[in-house]
Amino acid sequence: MDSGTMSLRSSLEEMLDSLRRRGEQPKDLPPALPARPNARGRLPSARRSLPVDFRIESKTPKGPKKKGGEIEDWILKNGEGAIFKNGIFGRKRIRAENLPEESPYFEMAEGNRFEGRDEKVDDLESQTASTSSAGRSDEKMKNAADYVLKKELRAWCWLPTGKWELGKVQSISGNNARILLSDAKVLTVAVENLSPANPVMLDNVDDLIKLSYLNEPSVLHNLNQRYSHDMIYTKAGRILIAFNPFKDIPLYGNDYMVAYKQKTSDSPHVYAVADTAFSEMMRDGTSQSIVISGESGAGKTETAKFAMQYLVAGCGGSEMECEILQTSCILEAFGNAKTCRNDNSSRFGKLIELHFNPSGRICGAKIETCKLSPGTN
Ligand SMILES: Nc1ncnc2c1ncn2[C@@H]1O[C@H](COP(=O)(O)OP(=O)(O)OP(=O)(O)O)[C@@H](O)[C@H]1O
Repeated sequence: MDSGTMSLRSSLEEMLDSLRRRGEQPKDLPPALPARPNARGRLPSARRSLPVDFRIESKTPKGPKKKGGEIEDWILKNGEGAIFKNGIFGRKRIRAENLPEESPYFEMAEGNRFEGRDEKVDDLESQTASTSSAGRSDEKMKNAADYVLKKELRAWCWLPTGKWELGKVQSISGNNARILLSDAKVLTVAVENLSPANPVMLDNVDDLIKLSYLNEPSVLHNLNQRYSHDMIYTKAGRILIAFNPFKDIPLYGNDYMVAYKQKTSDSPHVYAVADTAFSEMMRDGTSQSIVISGESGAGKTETAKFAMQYLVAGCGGSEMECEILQTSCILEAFGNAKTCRNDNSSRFGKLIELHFNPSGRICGAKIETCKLSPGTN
């Protein structure tokens, strides 16, 4: 999560933009998704610059008037000028050549795209010369500051203690932001140590792709919240994230299997993964794979057993199907050992094949084992 200044600045920029756009939508709609380079279809049509300075006294950028690339460099170095002319509610913005890769999109003014460097600089200079436009910018900057304060923008702060802490943005000045933490402390942190936080309405979402901001603290926060409520399964698109609860949780058994079979439950669950694999096998007539991975003690063996239970139960639970389930006891008796991470650690890898006939009944199984590579925990 070591991000450069520009990268985090860009994230905050997205946060501000998202909140700004949320303010324009009906209140019960979720906030707009941030720009994601790989999902062009979901990109907003325009992005807004980050207000790195909310000072509103000055009317024009201080410093020498320069030409061409020098001006752009000067503006990028001196946030004041850039903000003053290109604040989040301004019409035209500078295209920064060194914007981070995660934000390959440059700003489009309404009906006016900045295609060339000279055009941009000219535009900036003409704006600088205009006192009336400066007055408007003054007002816009004040609105921007008011907006951030009024909306109580939430952000994750990377603290020197090595922890992420959730806080509300009080103000942003230059490269620093004042953040109000939950314990009422106010911290001044560098903007590069901030990551945008998701709105409260996205707490506990069962699929990580529903999060507006998929940064590390947001993902960890969501998983932690779910885990603390015994919701050990979370989706990340088609991937299922499973946490080991280290206790019995009433999430398994016949009633749950029936619910997933009849599709009356769509909560993330290993049964749902097994059900999807079975349904797609029957629909397409092709083999399906479920890959279960994780560190030692993560719960892979148990998860594999739950998946097999589901598949076997769906076939009626004949004698052969029960025998397949019981193989794991024999394998564990010979191949498991107590380690510092897991009292019942499988000291071998497993490839389990279940064979189904065209009517969806289990007609055979094959289990291959392999040695763990040296040094495996
Ligand atoms: N879903 C679960 N519900 C309750 N307990 C669980 C669950 N998953 C795992 N556990 C507990 O955690 C222990 C370790 O899980 P498991 O043996 O499946 O881990 P593993 O990832 O296969 O580890 P290794 O790679 O060392 O074999 C289990 O013996 C069980 O006590």
